Amino acid sequence: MEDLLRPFLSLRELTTRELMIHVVDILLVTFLLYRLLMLVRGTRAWRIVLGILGFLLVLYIAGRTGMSTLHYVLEKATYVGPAILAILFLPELRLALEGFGRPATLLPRVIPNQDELAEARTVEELVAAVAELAAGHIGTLIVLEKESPLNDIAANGVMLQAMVSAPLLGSIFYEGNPLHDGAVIIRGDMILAAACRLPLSDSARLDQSVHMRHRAAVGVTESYDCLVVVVSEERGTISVASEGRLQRLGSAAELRAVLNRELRNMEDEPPPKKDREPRHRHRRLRRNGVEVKP
Ligand SMILES: Nc1ncnc2c1ncn2[C@@H]1O[C@H](COP(=O)(O)OP(=O)(O)OP(=O)(O)O)[C@@H](O)[C@H]1O
Repeated sequence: MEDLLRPFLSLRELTTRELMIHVVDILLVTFLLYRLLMLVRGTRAWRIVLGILGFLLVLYIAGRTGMSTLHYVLEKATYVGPAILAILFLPELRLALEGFGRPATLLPRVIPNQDELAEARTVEELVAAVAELAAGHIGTLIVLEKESPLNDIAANGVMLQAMVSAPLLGSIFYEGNPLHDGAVIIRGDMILAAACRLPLSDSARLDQSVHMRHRAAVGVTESYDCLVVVVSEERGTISVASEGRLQRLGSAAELRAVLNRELRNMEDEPPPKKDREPRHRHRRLRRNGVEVKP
């Protein structure tokens, strides 16, 4: 018991200044770990983190139980570990370093800066485009990049690097456009690429009536941290996919709320009642856990 309490008892011997330094030290490490976890949450990197924890656990058990061969091999593997991790986490490391280069992104927002104004404009352009595409029953698939870069997916389509705008999105998905087949990838306020092929979901939770476009929307969110907006060609409905789940929205106003929440961490006013679908309908569609028919 005394052993357990010793570190705490030794705190009494510290001066106020030393104590403050320890507190700041702990807060900074906590903050860095939090940022790191937020960065990898919902991405493939999350699985790598779990893999590392599993590896460390086996290494520890091998050491404690005297399994010397296993312990020797695992210990040698730890020497090359940092290099392997740097390669595996390259995209996430780049994002983290970019974040540190822009300290404003780490602090709470008070006054909207240029980035926030651009985000707000992008949301409005997206909402306007999707509303129009849905009204015209034009099949649409828009992937909005979040924490994990979608370079490999963008690479299988046609690179555009154009500012997001409602007319441009409308013309991409217009049936006569050679780029209308496939998905558009959006990074920040740029349309990175169009006509991209997405991985299809084979989730058993999806209803049989969920077709390829919506399966592709769900599929990409199973492997990457992103948000997908889909318009059904057949029904003209708007849905969003996130973290392997599909949710049908009642209106473009609901889409605005979702985009503001997911991309800008902003809670919108709930849409006016007339814009919402009757509750019983949502309940029916959401049976068996979210999987809403698109
Ligand atoms: N893996 C994929 N990646 C990207 N886009 C895809 C993928 N699979 C299908 N699509 C897009 O979906 C279109 C066809 O989808 P689908 O067969 O579901 O049509 P639909 O029945 O009209 O669907 P919906 O009514 O849901 O729009 C394709 O033309 C293509 O643009």
